[in-house]
Amino acid sequence: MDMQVRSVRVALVGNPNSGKTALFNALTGAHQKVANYAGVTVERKEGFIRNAGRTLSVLDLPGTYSLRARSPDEEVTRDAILGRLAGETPPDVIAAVADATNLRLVLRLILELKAVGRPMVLALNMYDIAQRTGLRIDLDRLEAELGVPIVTTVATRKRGIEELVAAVEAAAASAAPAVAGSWTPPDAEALRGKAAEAERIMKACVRPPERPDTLTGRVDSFLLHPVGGLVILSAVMFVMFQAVFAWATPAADGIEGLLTALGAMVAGAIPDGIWQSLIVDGLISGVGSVLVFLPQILILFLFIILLEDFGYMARAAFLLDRIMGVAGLHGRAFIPLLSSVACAIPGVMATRVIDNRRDRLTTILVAPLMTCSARIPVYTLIIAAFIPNQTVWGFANLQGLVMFGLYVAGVVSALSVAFVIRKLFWRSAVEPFMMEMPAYKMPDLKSVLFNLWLRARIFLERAGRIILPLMIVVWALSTFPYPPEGATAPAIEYSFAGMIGRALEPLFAPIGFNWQMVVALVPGMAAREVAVAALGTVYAVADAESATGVLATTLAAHWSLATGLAFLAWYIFAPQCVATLGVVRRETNSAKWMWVMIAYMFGLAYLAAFATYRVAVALGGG
Ligand SMILES: Nc1nc2c(ncn2[C@@H]2O[C@H](COP(=O)(O)OP(=O)(O)OP(=O)(O)O)[C@@H](O)[C@H]2O)c(=O)[nH]1
Ligand SMILES: [Mg+2]
Repeated sequence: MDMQVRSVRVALVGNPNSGKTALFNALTGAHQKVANYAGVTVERKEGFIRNAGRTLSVLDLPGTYSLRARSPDEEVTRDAILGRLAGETPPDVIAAVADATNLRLVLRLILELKAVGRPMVLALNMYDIAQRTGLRIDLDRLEAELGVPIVTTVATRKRGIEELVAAVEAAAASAAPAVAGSWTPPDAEALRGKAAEAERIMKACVRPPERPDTLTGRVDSFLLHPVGGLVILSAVMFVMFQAVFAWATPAADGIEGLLTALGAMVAGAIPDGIWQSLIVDGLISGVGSVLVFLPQILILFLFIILLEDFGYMARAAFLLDRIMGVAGLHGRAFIPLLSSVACAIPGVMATRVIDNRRDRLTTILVAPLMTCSARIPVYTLIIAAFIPNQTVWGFANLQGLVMFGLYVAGVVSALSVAFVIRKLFWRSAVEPFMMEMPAYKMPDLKSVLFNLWLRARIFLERAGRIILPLMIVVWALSTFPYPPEGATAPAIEYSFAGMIGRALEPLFAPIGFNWQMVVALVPGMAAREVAVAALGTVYAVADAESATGVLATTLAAHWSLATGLAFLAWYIFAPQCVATLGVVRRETNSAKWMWVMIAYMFGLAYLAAFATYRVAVALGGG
């Protein structure tokens, strides 16, 4: 038997926003999410490094200020360090990660970590910023005071990575095998002692820059101004949604043209019949009607990624804290709600940073009301069909304005539902906002582009994995059975889809939905944008003309304005995403809250669509 070399396990531990995940990515080549605010990582993630024939396992962990964990994400970190997670031993080496420009709080954490008794190394990260600002750290003295080897790193530039690996290997070699120690959480007394010790080390080893960097402070005096700050925030949002429409249109038109040409080509190449119908009506019309929204999604994410990296999002959280507090939301609910703008799944996961169980549950229940990116195809389609592309007030594009309004509607409904939950079910004091403001950082072009590419990949993968197979099903249901001899109505009305649509139609007639929409809503439970694809397929099967046309034009011809607006209202609320429901169930450990969410969201969706439809009809939009 050859010698089995046990792989070394190292855990990255440090304050939030100190660059642990950036280091993890640099070490392992992974692409975990990195952003310039606290609370990005909420799960443990493992990656591997091959180094001289050995494997090093690296754990990325949520940031924490103390091992006396309070919120679920901090518990993950504590349990990982202590080896309490099921089937895991403690890490062989703890790599403490410190933001070199912000050492005060991390020194106390390092003293706490030392008490755990594992071998340690310290990565002084963001060393580039420390040097640029003229911060002076006496590395030898710090090493001696802490009794821990120090490596300086710049995670985003991959500097100091090899040195860090070498230091970890050396620490592991000198260590006894991991045993679960008898760690007890430090009491307040012990923590005060450690804080005083940290303060002493800080004074002894760190000299602040002679000319401190005042840029962040100066910029903040504008961006965090109680009135001016909110004006700037609104302006940023306004520009963002204008851009989503203005910049995306040429690209979206291009994709649209390509797909139309492709459809015509395939229709010419394959003889009329079932295969032509499957490919042209089912796949190109169905999946294609979602693909055209890729440019919109990428532009929105470009804004979000830039704002996150720059460090603006934590400021937005600060500005909106008062409003969120009035709604009864915890200050730390901002980041989960912000994450939900991409997708409610990471949003629900991000609630782990909230320590109070009820505050966390409230945030989970309202997170899916935020406008996720899967709603973009639905919203954009209906806007393109029913809202004229015109300029209002001399400078604003009306379509962009309506999109902005839909996002605001998502935020307002999330705040309102949170308010009602707090008022009706659990009253308690609202926790004040507590998040360190990150220093502003210039976004790195390469990582911005890479993150954008990741977004595009997620979108395309969903189209391939979820939408494509579902469209084959929708196409089959809309095609079979064939109409009987001598039938007069369009063939699709005799199909299974026609039957399902007709059966459910009475339920949806009061809110102005026709049977084609009902047919689209059923597979649309899987994910919101599936409904758009399903509409594409259903209308393409029903009518050869629209198979090669633009879906928005088809809808404008078949639906009334009132119906279009009711559909938008429905989508602000409807919980049409099984994956989100699954995550809610997992994160709340109960099916109960998932059902509560399904019931209240469908209820609101129906009410909102009903009211919208009736008002629009009364105003002449029927
Ligand atoms: N200039 C500079 N920026 C860095 C460095 N390391 C990380 N960053 C940036 O710092 C921010 C935070 O990095 P993350 O890796 O997300 O921090 P984290 O410690 O994982 O944060 P949490 O998951 O919230 O605990 C990001 O904007 C990174 O791009 C560095 O060495 N130099
Ligand atoms: Mg992280």
